[in-house]
Order: sequence, then C-alpha cells, then structure tokens
Amino acid sequence: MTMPPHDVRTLSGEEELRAAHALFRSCLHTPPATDEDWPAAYGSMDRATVLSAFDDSGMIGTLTANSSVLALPGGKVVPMDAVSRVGVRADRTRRGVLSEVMRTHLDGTSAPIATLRATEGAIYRRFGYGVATRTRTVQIDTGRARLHDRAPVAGDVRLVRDQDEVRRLLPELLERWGTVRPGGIVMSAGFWQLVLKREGYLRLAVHEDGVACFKVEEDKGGEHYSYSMEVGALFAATPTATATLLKFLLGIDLVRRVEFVSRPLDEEFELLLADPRAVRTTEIEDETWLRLVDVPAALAARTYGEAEPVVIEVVDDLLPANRGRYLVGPDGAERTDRDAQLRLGVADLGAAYLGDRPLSQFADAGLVDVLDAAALPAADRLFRLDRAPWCGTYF
Ligand SMILES: CC(=O)SCCNC(=O)CCNC(=O)[C@H](O)C(C)(C)COP(=O)(O)OP(=O)(O)OC[C@H]1O[C@@H](n2cnc3c(N)ncnc32)[C@H](O)[C@@H]1OP(=O)(O)O
Repeated sequence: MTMPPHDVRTLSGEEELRAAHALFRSCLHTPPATDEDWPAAYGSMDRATVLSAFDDSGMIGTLTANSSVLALPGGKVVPMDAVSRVGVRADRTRRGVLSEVMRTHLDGTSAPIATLRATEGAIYRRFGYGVATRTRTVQIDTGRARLHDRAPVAGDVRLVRDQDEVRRLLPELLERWGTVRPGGIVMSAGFWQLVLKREGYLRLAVHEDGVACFKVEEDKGGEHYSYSMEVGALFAATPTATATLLKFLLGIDLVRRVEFVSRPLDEEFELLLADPRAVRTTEIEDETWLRLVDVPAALAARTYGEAEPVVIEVVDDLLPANRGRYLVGPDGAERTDRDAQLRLGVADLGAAYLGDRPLSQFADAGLVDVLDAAALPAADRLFRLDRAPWCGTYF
C-alpha cells in the first residue's frame, strides 16, 4: 500500500479529540459540542481510536474506530471495530482524504472485522464494506393491538424509571442481551452515557430474559393526554421475553401509538397480535455495513450449515492479503489451492457473511461469478441462518 500524501495519524489528548469531534459535527452541519456537552462526548470515546488527516491548514478529515465485539453465526463473539464519526472538511472533499484515512484504519487495526452505519449508500462499497444486516421500523396502533390468547406471555416486567438506575443498568443489560442474534454488538458504557444524555428521559422495561428501552412524548396538536412511544431498543433472548415485553409496552395507558425503531426483518410482531394489520412497517433500511478486514480469520470464525464444501475466490483491491481461494464447508473455512467455483468481491462477501441474503441473490444481481453452478445452492445452505442477522444498536 502506498503512503498517503497527507499526514494521517492517531490522535492523542483531549484537545485533539475535541477538534476531531467538532470537525465531524461540522460535516453533519452541527455546531461543536458545548462545554456542558463535551464531557459526555469525550466519555463516549472510552474505547475509541481516533484517526485524523492534516495538511497545512490543520485537521481536514477524521474517523473514529470504537473497539467493540460482533456476534457471529454459531455464537462466537469476535473483536470488531465500530467505525463512526467519519468526516472530511467541506473545502477538502473529493481529493482522496477519506480514502487515505480509511486505508490507514484498515492497515492498522487488529480487529478481523469492521462495521459502520452509512450516511449515504454510495460511499463505502469502494472500501470493501457491504450491507450485512437490514432493519425495519414499525408502528403499532395500540387501539387495535391485542396479543392473541396463545402468545407466549410469562414472567414479570419491571419498569425502571429512576434515571440513575437507568444509567447504571442500561450498559450492563445491553451487554447481556445485545448479542442474542448474529450481527449483535456491545458498545462501551461511555457510549451509552452519551446516548442517555442525548435522548433525555428514557425508561426501561426489564424481563428476566430481555429489556426494552423507551421514551414517551405527548402528541403535538392531538387530543389531550394523547402520547406516542418510541422503543429505541428491545433485546430479548427468548420468544417469551419478546411477547411479554411487547404486551407490557402496548398496554401502557394513554399511549396511542408505539414505534419500534430498527427491528429485525423477521420479528414475529404480526404473528403475536390478534390483528396483524395493527403493525405497519414504515421503513426498511440498511443497517450494518460490514468489512472483512482479515478474510481468513473471519471466515474461520463463523459456523456453516450442512452442504458440500465450496471453493470461493475472494477479490480485494484494497487489502491484497485477503485475495485468494477459500474452501468453505460444514467443518469450517480455510485457504485452498483447489479451483474456484464462485468468485466475488470482498464487499459482497461481507454482505453475505452474516447470512442476511443468500449468495444466489448476489449471483442473480451479477455480483458473483458462478464458475460451477452446483456450488451456488451449496453455498446458500452453508451461509444460511434460521433467523435474520441484526444489530439493533445505532452507533
Ligand atoms: C461511518 C460514518 O461516520 S458515516 C458519515 C460519513 N460522513 C458524512 O456523510 C459527512 C459529509 N461528507 C463527508 O465528510 C465527505 O464527503 C466523505 C467523508 C463522505 C467523503 O470524503 P472525501 O475525502 O471526499 O472522499 P474521497 O475523496 O476519499 O472519495 C473517494 C471516492 O469516493 C467517492 N465519494 C466520496 N464521497 C461520496 C459520496 N458522498 N457520494 C458518492 N461518492 C462519494 C469519491 O467521488 C471518490 O471516488 P473516486 O475514487 O471514483 O474518485
């Protein structure tokens, strides 16, 4: 890899971190953090490495890599960089600054996988990121929403409203249940304190196998005492926890509408209600963009379904060490000299890695070279999951 023409380096010290934070915010057309807000923003960097690019005029681009973990198919949890706060000063865009910062990050990280949330869909594919999980946002009209009689409701739900207790419990509970599905991650306690400061009065509904975090606001211009609820997080380790938390949230008085933000695509809400049309999907979005930084390590870390092994050739323009052929089968994945049966780019392998879509869909879209037709259905069975992968944490 060639050396960048700009000085790109890891920042140290609070002053530099504050400058990078302000630069990123200006890229999102937001003023710098005030003195009152800064401590929480600084605290959210408790597991972060911040890279910035400089030229004669000072700091011109920045990227934050939060040291996190990612849950994989099969249950293993591996180190992962949650990349955020990416921005290039508006008078220095489209000159390769982001490309340099990205390369520096990918060259320097020890995490086998990086993920991010994209502001725009056209930016990150060139750096080897593909869409690996998707979400839907749903609204439920509480007037119509009643769980049917056989819904698996059991166990108590405890409402936590004391804000000190919320601050103490939230990171701990999300660490426990945030990785229930492949695609789940764990963010630091400092990150959650920033979220809590930003979001205001949040409450928790805690079941023995799950948690929901929600806020309620009065409807503007509506009838008196009419409220809407936003459920920003709901993690449940069992179907019973999902049903019980759902019943609790839908039953809170004076709330006319509940919005569940960024849910898994295959969640069973419609099946739990007597009237499935009480659930309205308002948005389906890409969620996790995933980059396999160390392809051999990442392929070896997840498990696979039952099928004939297949040989996949990986194309990676940015990280040549990843290039080559891999034998992927029920027993795992490793490099091989055998002839390739399927060939694809690292961004599409990243997109298929957690099982969000079968490889045959990528082939249908012209994104996989199928050199041996029998390998495609086998690859679908190998990469397939019973449940949609999902993260549920916006960082
Ligand atoms: C994970 C997150 O934090 S997401 C937040 C991302 N940040 C933002 O959206 C803030 C506003 N935007 C920005 O700060 C900048 O425009 C960035 C960071 C998106 C891009 O930075 P730049 O330094 O301009 O990118 P760079 O010059 O390296 O571009 C590399 C390539 O990507 C393309 N590209 C960059 N940004 C975009 C975009 N928004 N849309 C389409 N193409 C883009 C460039 O045209 C270039 O293409 P080429 O290699 O074919 O010439």
